[in-house]
Order: sequence, then C-alpha cells, then structure tokens
Amino acid sequence: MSNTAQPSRTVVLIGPMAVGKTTLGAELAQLLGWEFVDSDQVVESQHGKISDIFASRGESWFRQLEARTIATLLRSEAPLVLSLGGGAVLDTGTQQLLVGRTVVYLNARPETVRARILRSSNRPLLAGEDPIARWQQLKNSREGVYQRLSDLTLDVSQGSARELAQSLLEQLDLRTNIHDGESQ
Ligand SMILES: Nc1ncnc2c1ncn2[C@@H]1O[C@H](COP(=O)(O)OP(=O)(O)OP(=O)(O)O)[C@@H](O)[C@H]1O
Ligand SMILES: O=C(O)C1=C[C@@H](O)[C@@H](O)[C@H](O)C1
Ligand SMILES: [Mg+2]
Repeated sequence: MSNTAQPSRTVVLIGPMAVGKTTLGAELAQLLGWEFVDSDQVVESQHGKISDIFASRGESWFRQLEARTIATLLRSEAPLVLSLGGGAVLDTGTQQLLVGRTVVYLNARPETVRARILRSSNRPLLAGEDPIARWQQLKNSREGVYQRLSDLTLDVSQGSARELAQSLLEQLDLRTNIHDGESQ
C-alpha cells in the first residue's frame, strides 16, 4: 500500500496469532536501530492482561482500547517498528491509518504455530477445545484483510527470528531503501 519510491519510517507487522510478530518486530527494530512497540504490550501495560480484559469487559471493549492505542502509536515521529495484535487490522480506522505505511504480513502454517499456541494461556480467542482449528478459522476469515493491507508477505515457517528479521530487512531495503534519510 505504500509508495515504493518513498521510504516509509514506520514498519508495521501484521498476521495471525503466534506467527512471531512481537519477536521478529523486536529483532527488526534492533537491526534498524529503530524503536520497537507492540500494541498488545502497550494495552497490557495500561489496562492489564488481555485475557482479563476479555473476561471482564469483552472483546469489543478490547478492540476499542486496541484501536485507540494504535492510533496514538502511529502518531510517533520517530522511526518505528510496530507489531500489531492479530485482530487489530479488523478495525476500519486502523486500516485507514495503515495506508502509506510499510506493512508486512507474517504468514505461517498451523504446524509452525501449533506448539506455541498450546503452551500459551493468554490468547482468549483460542481458549476453547481445539485451539489449532480455531487459529486456522480466524486466519482464514482474516486472510483477505491481511493480504489487502500488506506490501509484503513473509513466510515465517523456516528460520530463527533473527534470520527472518534479517531476511525481512533485506527485502525492505530492496523495495524502499529503508535506511534513506538516516545520518550514517
Ligand atoms: N522464528 C521463530 N522460531 C522459533 N520460535 C519463534 C519464532 N518466532 C516466534 N517464536 C516464538 O513463538 C512464540 C510466539 O511468538 P510471538 O509472541 O512473537 O508471536 P505473535 O505473532 O506476536 O503472537 P500474538 O498474536 O499472540 O501477539 C514466542 O514464544 C516466540 O519466542
Ligand atoms: O487475533 C486476535 O484477535 C488477537 C491476537 C492477540 O495478539 C491479542 O491482541 C488478542 O489475544 C486477540
Ligand atoms: Mg504479539
């Protein structure tokens, strides 16, 4: 969605739960020397655990907090790597705010996320009987949005977070000269 001639100073990572948005985002920010922010972490630091927010106030309340948080973060003037919660892209206001940013869709198969999902208890939308089937169902229902909003898709099924971040940086450099405008 961004103009590839103009380097964007924000890279936004989107995609389903447990694909590595937070982990790769932190690695990418370190490689770039940019600030890293994760919308789930900001919401949790201000409002408590996501599973508790879902339990006490419901999903739509969480979505409002999430959208508001992302809008604030995207006002940053500093170069930023921003990892979003898996469902954040469903909000139409957030969708509009992503236009003109460099948006990367991290895509994975269920085999890649299976063990990660089974060992975590802070994903309320996967709390039912068959978390892998639910993950796949949510991914399928959001796939079109992830693809439409993104400039680039990164398959995260092979490689460490560091290797994937390095590969992503190389692809971003080719597309947008991401380092342009920096002093070094
Ligand atoms: N490339 C990788 N190789 C091995 N483990 C990974 C990789 N990427 C992420 N992980 C691990 O998978 C787990 C989930 O990663 P992470 O929290 O970054 O996913 P996420 O997409 O941010 O998930 P959520 O949607 O829940 O925020 C973490 O334990 C992380 O260490
Ligand atoms: O995919 C989702 O809808 C979610 C993903 C997580 O990152 C959290 O934002 C929350 O658990 C909801
Ligand atoms: Mg995350």
